[in-house]
Amino acid sequence: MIEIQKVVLHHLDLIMKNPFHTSIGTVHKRESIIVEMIDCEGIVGWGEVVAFSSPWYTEETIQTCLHMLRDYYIPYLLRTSFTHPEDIAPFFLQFKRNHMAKASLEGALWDLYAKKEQKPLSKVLGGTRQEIEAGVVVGMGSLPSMIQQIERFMDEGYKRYKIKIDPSNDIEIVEGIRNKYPDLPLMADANSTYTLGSLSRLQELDRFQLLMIEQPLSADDIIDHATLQKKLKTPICLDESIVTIEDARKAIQLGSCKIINIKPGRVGGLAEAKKIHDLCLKNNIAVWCGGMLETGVSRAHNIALASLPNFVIPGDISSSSRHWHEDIVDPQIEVKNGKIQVPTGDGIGFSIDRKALRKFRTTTLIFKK
Ligand SMILES: O=C(O)CCC(=O)C1=CC=C[C@@H](O)[C@@H]1C(=O)O
Ligand SMILES: [Mg+2]
Repeated sequence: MIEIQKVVLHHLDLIMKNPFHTSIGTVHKRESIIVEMIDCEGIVGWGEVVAFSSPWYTEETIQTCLHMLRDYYIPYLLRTSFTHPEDIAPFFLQFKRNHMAKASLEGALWDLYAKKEQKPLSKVLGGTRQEIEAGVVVGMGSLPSMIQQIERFMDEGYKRYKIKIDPSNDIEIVEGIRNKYPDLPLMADANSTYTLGSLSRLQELDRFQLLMIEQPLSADDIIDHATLQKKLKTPICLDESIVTIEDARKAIQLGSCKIINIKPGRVGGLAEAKKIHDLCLKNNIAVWCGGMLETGVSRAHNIALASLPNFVIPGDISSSSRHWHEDIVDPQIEVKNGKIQVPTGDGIGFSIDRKALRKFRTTTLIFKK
């Protein structure tokens, strides 16, 4: 039985190694909330709020998550006992969305549970891989600067390269990269910057053999993506459109995509992420694990999740050094020959570097039974 004694929220301010430009926002400083969950036996589970400081990716922010954690979720957690992390799902159902706040607590509960079971998180999730292939996101910029980044990442052996595109910055960039590296495993994330009106432009991208185009149309759309997929050779991958397993079911039924990017934060936690993985496996829809410019705590959860059998495409699970001069996990997450070893230690399999946690921390909130 898991009885939570104490929850500590560590509010961090991290400086990105390079500002992360996307078509819908630029992240220079990365706020984060690290959830430290301690049970009555002193076992500690770790989770992370992956929401950004402003609502440019989804409707959640660090502040909305703080509100939900402090005013709704943690008080319940401290007066309830759990036999399994999935026991928290019925409680969460009474609150609409706020998935990243839910996922931060549910993730810490999974880590704590796995530690109590003395098993790696990957194993308790049903993982089958001892190592996962790593993909990387190339920062937006001039073609020469993007080529330079790609060549640096090729030296690290990354297995998949993701660029950001929008209607003002797509064909030239993709063509330039393709001319230099015709066989590079390349994909593009549009972050909803196209409409069905951009059909001919999107069809022009078909000639570049992209692995996929991620979220071309609006974040709450499934129907227009189905219309678009019928007219594109390039597989559509959905990210922001898939918030629940019901969204995934509808997208599969309508043929809105051929690939799904699963992010535990976006879908409300690891249990929902696993359900979406299983549904996609049954329907021959490949999945990969997306990133949220997070610290190694959330990356560690993603590594465990990506060890499940249908994560057949390298995800945005790059090394700690991709975004950070110093990460808060020990050891740092390392990509070697394009792969990451799935930890065999209990839980997330990484320790927390408490010195680094203190260094980046701005405030600490403590909640006790
Ligand atoms: O975490 C990483 O290394 C990549 C993250 C990443 O590409 C994204 C995070 C959040 C919003 C977007 O910009 C993009 C995505 O949509 O996948
Ligand atoms: Mg995306």
